Amino acid sequence: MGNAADAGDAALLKIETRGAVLTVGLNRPAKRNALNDGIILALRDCFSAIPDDIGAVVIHGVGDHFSSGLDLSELTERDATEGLVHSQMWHRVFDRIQYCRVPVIAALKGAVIGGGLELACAAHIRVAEPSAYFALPEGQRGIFVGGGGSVRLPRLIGVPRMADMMLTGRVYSATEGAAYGFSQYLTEADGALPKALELAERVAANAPLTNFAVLQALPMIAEANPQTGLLMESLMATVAQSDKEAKKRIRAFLDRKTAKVKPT
Ligand SMILES: COc1cc(/C=C/C(=O)SCCNC(=O)CCNC(=O)[C@H](O)C(C)(C)COP(=O)(O)OP(=O)(O)OC[C@H]2O[C@@H](n3cnc4c(N)ncnc43)[C@H](O)[C@@H]2OP(=O)(O)O)ccc1O
Repeated sequence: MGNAADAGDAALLKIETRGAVLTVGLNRPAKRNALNDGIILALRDCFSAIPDDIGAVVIHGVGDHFSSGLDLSELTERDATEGLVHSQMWHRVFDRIQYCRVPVIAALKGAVIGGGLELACAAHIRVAEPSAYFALPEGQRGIFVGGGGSVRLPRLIGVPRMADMMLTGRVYSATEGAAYGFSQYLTEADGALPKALELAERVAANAPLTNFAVLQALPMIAEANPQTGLLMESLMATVAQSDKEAKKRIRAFLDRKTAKVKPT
């Protein structure tokens, strides 16, 4: 990969602000949004500088696909040492997405393949439309996942299904992706981006401390032993409910100034 100090190619992302929501479009449609060094470094730059007034991010693909994965043309000359550096750079960039200050929602359509699937795994919510399909063709290419997929994806779909994807390279449909716990939402045709934006507006309106707790504490609590997890939960709950934002929101409900919980 280019030097880690290199700047990413900003043109490879289409970044827009819609109120409190930042939309980040992978912008190499002619190459089906294949992830080259320029786009990975641009993602790093983008997720290193989320403006303070942004409350959620939607990541999507410009054109008909989310991403066709690693740009294979960059792999042909790479030796093992370069491969290790490259994979660890991807890990750092995808970690930056997973540990982002605000929720990240992936809107998925068309190809969600290899490294593109690994990128989607780093988001907190995945919304897919019927055109989306998921595959890990690394086996067919003689390689192994290198963008954190072997850590994140089995936690979503389980090791046996992950092993099936990696060994067979079979294409999983959008319906399967939702049924197996990869995507939390399955929309109608062309519905992924609108639904992702709707969800982003909704989560951006949460108290910042609630989102912080869900993004930073929940994954650790869920993986901790039960005693540690319960202690962490109590501490997080105490901090959140002591915050003036929580007091304000609870008062608003008790004074009937805010909406009731109702089915959508
Ligand atoms: C970081 O460390 C790592 C990372 C990884 C990650 C590994 C992977 O991601 S493996 C998966 C690699 N991806 C693929 O094998 C998919 C290949 N693409 C396709 O199968 C198809 O292009 C398609 C996505 C199904 C779309 O088909 P279609 O709409 O018909 O478009 P095409 O005509 O095929 O393509 C148009 C154009 O785009 C080029 N292109 C598409 N995908 C890629 C790609 N992944 N890399 C490079 N280029 C791509 C295609 O060649 C065409 O180019 P033209 O110049 O001919 O127009 C592993 C290990 C690590 O350490």
